[in-house]
Amino acid sequence: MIEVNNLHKSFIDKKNMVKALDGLSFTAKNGEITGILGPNGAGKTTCLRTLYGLLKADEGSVLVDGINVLEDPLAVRQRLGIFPDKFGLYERLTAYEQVDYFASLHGMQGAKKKAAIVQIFKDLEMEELAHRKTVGFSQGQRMKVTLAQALVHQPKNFVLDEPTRGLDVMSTRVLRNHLAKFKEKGHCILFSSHVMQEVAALCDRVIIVSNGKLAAQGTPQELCDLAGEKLLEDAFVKLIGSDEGVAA
Ligand SMILES: Nc1ncnc2c1ncn2[C@@H]1O[C@H](COP(=O)(O)OP(=O)(O)OP(=O)(O)O)[C@@H](O)[C@H]1O
Repeated sequence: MIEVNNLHKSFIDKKNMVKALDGLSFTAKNGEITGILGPNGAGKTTCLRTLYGLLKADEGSVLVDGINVLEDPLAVRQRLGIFPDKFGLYERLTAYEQVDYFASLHGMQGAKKKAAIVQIFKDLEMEELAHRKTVGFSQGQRMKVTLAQALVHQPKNFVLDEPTRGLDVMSTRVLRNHLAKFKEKGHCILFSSHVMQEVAALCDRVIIVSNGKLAAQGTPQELCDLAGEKLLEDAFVKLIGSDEGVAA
């Protein structure tokens, strides 16, 4: 479970202050897929980076399975699988070596580590990629390696920043299927997107963020009811107050 409490974060950009997060609070529960939806610049990535411990909030806290990210960042990382907004691969390594490296960073070793790597390659149906260097991999193959490195340590929580960006239909389906399986196991999934259809298709709960604040939250049906709209897309636009920066 991931709990975000009253997060504030500002940046100084060319002497101007940009308020990226302005008191954002929400909870992403176990056994559910929670989507953070918001227009460009709403604060989604800043929120996720604060959650991984990459950024320090000016105010507020993030708890992962009850552990405060500032108090015990290593314990939080053990519990988090991270699929970042920009993923780079070490192209001189094979896919196996890349995943092995991340497993080692999480403190895995020996036979246990090897078994976990073999299992994740099997789960993601990517065994044939294992011993190829990742240079020249397609976007979908790169996505699979990134998923494998995020999940090899079997975290209970999985956080993804705009995961389907740049993926074709097949790769998007692979990713969605994997998220559904992860959810069935009772894990917590939190992902950000500004693609409404993706959020509508995947999420049990939706957190709508606008200007660094919570604009609304609920199931897709609850959000429609709240906005008095039949279509989720119309509800989103109404709740955000604009359709700027939101993709259909
Ligand atoms: N390192 C930084 N320095 C200055 N401003 C920043 C920095 N990171 C984020 N911001 C600003 O904070 C605000 C929120 O940005 P953020 O990337 O969190 O939004 P987002 O919802 O993820 O947007 P997008 O959908 O476009 O990725 C924006 O105004 C952005 O320009």
